[in-house]
Amino acid sequence: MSSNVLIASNRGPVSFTLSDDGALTMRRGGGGLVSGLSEAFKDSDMLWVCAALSDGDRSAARLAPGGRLDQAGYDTGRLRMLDIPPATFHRAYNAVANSTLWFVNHLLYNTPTMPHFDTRFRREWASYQEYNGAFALALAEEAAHGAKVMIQDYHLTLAPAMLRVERPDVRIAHFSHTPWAPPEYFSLLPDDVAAEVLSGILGADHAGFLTSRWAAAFMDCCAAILGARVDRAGRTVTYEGRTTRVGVHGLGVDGDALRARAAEPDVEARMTALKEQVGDRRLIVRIDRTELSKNIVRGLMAYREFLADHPEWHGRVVHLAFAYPSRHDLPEYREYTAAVQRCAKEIEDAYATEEWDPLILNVHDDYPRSLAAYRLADVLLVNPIRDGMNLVAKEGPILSPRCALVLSREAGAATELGADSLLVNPFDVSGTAAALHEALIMPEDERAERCARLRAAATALPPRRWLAEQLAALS
Ligand SMILES: O=P(O)(O)OC[C@H]1O[C@H](O[C@H]2O[C@H](CO)[C@@H](O)[C@H](O)[C@H]2O)[C@H](O)[C@@H](O)[C@@H]1O
Ligand SMILES: O=c1ccn([C@@H]2O[C@H](COP(=O)(O)OP(=O)(O)O)[C@@H](O)[C@H]2O)c(=O)[nH]1
Repeated sequence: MSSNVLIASNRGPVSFTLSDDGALTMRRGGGGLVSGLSEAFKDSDMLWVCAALSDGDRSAARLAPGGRLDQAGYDTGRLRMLDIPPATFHRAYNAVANSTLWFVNHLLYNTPTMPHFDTRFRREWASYQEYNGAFALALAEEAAHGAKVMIQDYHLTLAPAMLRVERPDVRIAHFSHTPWAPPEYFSLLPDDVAAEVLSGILGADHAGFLTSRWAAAFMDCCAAILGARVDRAGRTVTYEGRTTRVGVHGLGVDGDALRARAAEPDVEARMTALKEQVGDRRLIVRIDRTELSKNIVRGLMAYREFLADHPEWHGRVVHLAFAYPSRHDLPEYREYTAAVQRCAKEIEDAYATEEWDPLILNVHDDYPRSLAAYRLADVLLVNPIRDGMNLVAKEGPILSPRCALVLSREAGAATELGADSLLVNPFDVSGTAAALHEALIMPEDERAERCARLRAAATALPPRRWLAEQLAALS
């Protein structure tokens, strides 16, 4: 019982790979939750509790005393990695969190065939409960009397209510980094599961969301599914005699820290290499996990349509698309990666010449190369079907002095960045192609002015202040 502030999330700030000779290599974790929380966590005395996600992580966690990686000599900050049995972890993370709750909140189901909730799902759900229980137990062990515990995301919806039972003295916040589905879609879930997810989060004192749209949908679900008393204007939900406050905290980026990282030698080296590849051509950049909701295939289709409509740009533009690996244990994600590669090949086959490569697709994880790409971007394409926030949309204008942003109206980031972006309907391929053209021909002074305003909006609530706001809400 030692920590006054604790963070809990599935993915932690680092992950490990295990080589054949048994050596462990530590690297930074990927994705927006880690980008944001790592910045808030840096140099603090908070304790971060996360899950071991891979064999490498499990080896590192087992070798560290009590899973405390910092006590095993790793430069991670105070970090406890939970060694959850692999089969339990697999069912909780892949089957329930990523194939069910992620799909529901991103409206990803192809409903004539999916989802179906059967006895197999019930086993998976039991593992999700067990996994949440393991977190609740670890947090109960680690929290000082009256501590503040910040539980993150859809992997851990049950942990707030479980922790409250174990430790009624602690203050609990839950934060959703995803969108939230409207009640008519959320109620695809079996009734008891939907109710357990909602009442699990309501075990917290404060439930945070990235935008008011997602917060409103959550409150609508609480009213419709639980019959909870909801004060929408006052943002409270009262259920079984307890009131949870609902907050909106639009996570932004620490501009100085990102600029400093992007000025490091590994990024500079990749910039030199990229410049050689691209020459003086204009650059359209996109950077995503290879994630179904990021809508990469329609983005490539839009680029293809733009090339078909605008032969005057042939030889003068390159699309650099980063689609780094994500959730490859799921067949849908492997198939999606293959679909992205097929679409890219079609573009290459149709348009590439000896002198000109119209598209460079990167399917490997190379964070420094992504930072180099931001710095060189003329246009940043961010077109998700639906996204909690999308930090890529915020990082681009911070690192490029002149990039025009083509942004999906369904990304949470559109709330803050919409006024200075070219907003698109993510399903409208032709509309996106037209926006790419508009972004390329935007006059220099206009793109610089818009980019400056985008930068200000992107840095309005940097991670430390985002976390401080929620800690204050618990006081
Ligand atoms: O941990 P993974 O399964 O590899 O997925 C990476 C993260 O994806 C999601 O990120 C979300 O959080 C961002 C920061 O708030 C937000 O900008 C973005 O819109 C979201 O998609 C997920 O919610 C995280 O838990 C994952 O770690
Ligand atoms: O190879 C890479 C390229 C980018 N990013 C970072 O991953 C985050 C993506 O966050 P976003 O909110 O856009 O989406 P998410 O992947 O979390 O859904 C951003 O901070 C990117 O800089 C990364 O971790 N690895």
